[in-house]
Amino acid sequence: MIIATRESRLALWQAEHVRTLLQQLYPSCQVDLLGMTTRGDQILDRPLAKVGGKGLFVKELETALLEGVADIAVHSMKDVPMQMEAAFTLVAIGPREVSEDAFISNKYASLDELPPGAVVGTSSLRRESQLHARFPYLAVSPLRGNLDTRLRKLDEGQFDAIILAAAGLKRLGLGARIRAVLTAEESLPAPGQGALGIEALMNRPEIAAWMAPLHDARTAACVLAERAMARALGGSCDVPLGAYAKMRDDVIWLRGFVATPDGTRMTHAELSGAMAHPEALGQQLADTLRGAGAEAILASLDA
Ligand SMILES: NCc1[nH]cc(CCC(=O)O)c1CC(=O)O
Repeated sequence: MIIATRESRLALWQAEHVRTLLQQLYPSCQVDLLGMTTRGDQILDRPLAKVGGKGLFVKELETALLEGVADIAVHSMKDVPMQMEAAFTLVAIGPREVSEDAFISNKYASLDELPPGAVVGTSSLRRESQLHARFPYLAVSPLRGNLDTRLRKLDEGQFDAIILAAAGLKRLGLGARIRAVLTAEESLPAPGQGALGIEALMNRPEIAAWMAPLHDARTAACVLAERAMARALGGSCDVPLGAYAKMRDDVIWLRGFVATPDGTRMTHAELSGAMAHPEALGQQLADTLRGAGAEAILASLDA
């Protein structure tokens, strides 16, 4: 069994994690990692939304699957395009421990403490729009690169604070850098944030069977609902949107928003629905958002 992975420290941690789980499940099976660089890792001087979006982080890994040099690819679900090509499928979505964004700063303990004109680093339109909406007096400045690069740029003094996913920091043992975990009200996460996904070829059903023990049905229902909402709104990372679902009993509670990058227009909505039909719920929330103002926001983004 060969696992294709990107070579960032976080991607390698995640692939190693899956390897460890597989080795525990199937002790007689040899599991190896195949590290690869993607275009998303190489192009670091522009926001992702400007260079082709999330697909940039998965394409090379998918090619490895097609060519048979790897059997599965491990991804952060957040990096997987909403619309996957027909040859590929997600065979497992793992449990997510933390889905929230985190506030990181060497000078301030929370977003509320930042003074007017303070510079917050992020290249995510989702984070940018939410920051502008709540804190119109802050400046938002682009920040790309892997987690270590982003933290280094903060430490060099290029920013007063940065926003990162709490999950990535915790996985790399960098949880101590988190000054505050942002609630869903403060920063609604990206679809799939905090969850790992395992991708394989559709025409290798045996892989799905082997990966079944790594699948967490409750997390998967949440992530599928979040992704269905974003897909129905045509969003990947070129649209400022967030989607976050939680399970209570066997009911999915799904929240979403769509905004303009400057945060001056923002539409929020929330719905609940059966765990058995996550994608219908995501679609329904997208329709609700469109009716409540997102349609006009999306039209203004296209212009
Ligand atoms: N956008 C890149 C990316 N993809 C996944 C994570 C973090 C881990 C996760 O969400 O599972 C990050 C870093 C970040 O947004 O701070």
